[in-house]
Amino acid sequence: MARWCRCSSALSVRWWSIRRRRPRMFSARTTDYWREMRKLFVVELTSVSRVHSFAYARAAEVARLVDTLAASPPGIPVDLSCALYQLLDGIIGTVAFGKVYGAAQWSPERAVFQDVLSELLLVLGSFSFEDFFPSSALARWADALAGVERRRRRIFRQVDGFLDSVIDKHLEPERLSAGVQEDMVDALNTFAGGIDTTAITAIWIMSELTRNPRVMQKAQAEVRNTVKNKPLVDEEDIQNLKYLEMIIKENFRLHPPWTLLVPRQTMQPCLIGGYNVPSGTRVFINIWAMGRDPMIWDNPEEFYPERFEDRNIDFRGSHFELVPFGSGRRICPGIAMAVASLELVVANLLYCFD
Ligand code: HEM
Repeated sequence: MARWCRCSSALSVRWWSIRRRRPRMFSARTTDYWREMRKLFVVELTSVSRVHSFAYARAAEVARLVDTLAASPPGIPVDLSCALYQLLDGIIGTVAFGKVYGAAQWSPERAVFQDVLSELLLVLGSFSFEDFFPSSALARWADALAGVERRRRRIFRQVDGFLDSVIDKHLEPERLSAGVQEDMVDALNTFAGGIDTTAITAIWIMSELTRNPRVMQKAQAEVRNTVKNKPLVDEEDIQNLKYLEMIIKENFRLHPPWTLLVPRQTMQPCLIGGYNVPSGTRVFINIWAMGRDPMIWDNPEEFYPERFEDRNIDFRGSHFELVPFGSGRRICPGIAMAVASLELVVANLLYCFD
């Protein structure tokens, strides 16, 4: 349990769980363990060929979404947030757990897991005394009194239970003998951080487009002029959609899903902006505020993708004014996967629907 308290990254829960099941796979030292985990994850997720090899999952889920929306009766509102959440759950779930994730016999576990995930992210984003006073017994006591500790334990057990069933399903003899294509569980069982973040981003993009008709029309014109005589936009078309790329950047500026990034702790004393920061200090980076800082951005509250036309700013960690995926050694390894999914789904929604 101490591990959970010290590192509030959603993913650490999962990794802890795997470690318990496979104790000999990792070194006893936490840093070695994290380094190994990250290496595995990066190899499995970020290489261009790996992301490309999962194009089938993205294409299948986007086609399913378009069919579902097209089949809904005209004039009746649809819950796009729910549909986008399911889409991302389907994509990342298939990538992580294989095609079995979409199978009907998994529906009950998936439904429960989605609820647990939402609660997990709520807990991560909510106030905890221990975040502000990491080594204080009093803070732990206050958290216990406020019920934070109990809630964490419950979520932890539920997530653990879900992962146990995932691992068990992967160890089923029929699956092994059927020569099923290897997925990420076979290398590493961690993915949930990717579903919510990507779904929330897709939902924000569609919300911003809806409330900015000018941007919506321009984006729609771009995709419809670029892609012609095809039922759906495919991944090869995406590289020509420059305005869509700017929309995604603009959205990350205003609506980064991890508003304070993931908490980190200083390993040695350092001096930042004239302040002495002792070692062991818990550090939050408020990228939500940075994205709205008038010293950095003109009219920061306005959703204006064109601001990126003449500014060579990317979100992959080298331009510190826009770091929705973090930066440096612990930058999110899921960037390529997230961006590929976002671009494909938004382009198809713009192409297929008004
Ligand atoms: C819009 C989508 C996403 C956003 C904004 C996002 C953002 C982040 C951020 C801010 C971090 C912490 C980086 C730091 O501390 O410097 C992180 C870590 C991580 N993300 Fe993502 N992420 C997204 C999608 C994904 C996806 C799709 C996956 C995988 C399927 C993923 C897997 C991970 C993992 C494994 C880590 C932990 C890395 C480590 O601690 O070394 N993320 N993400």
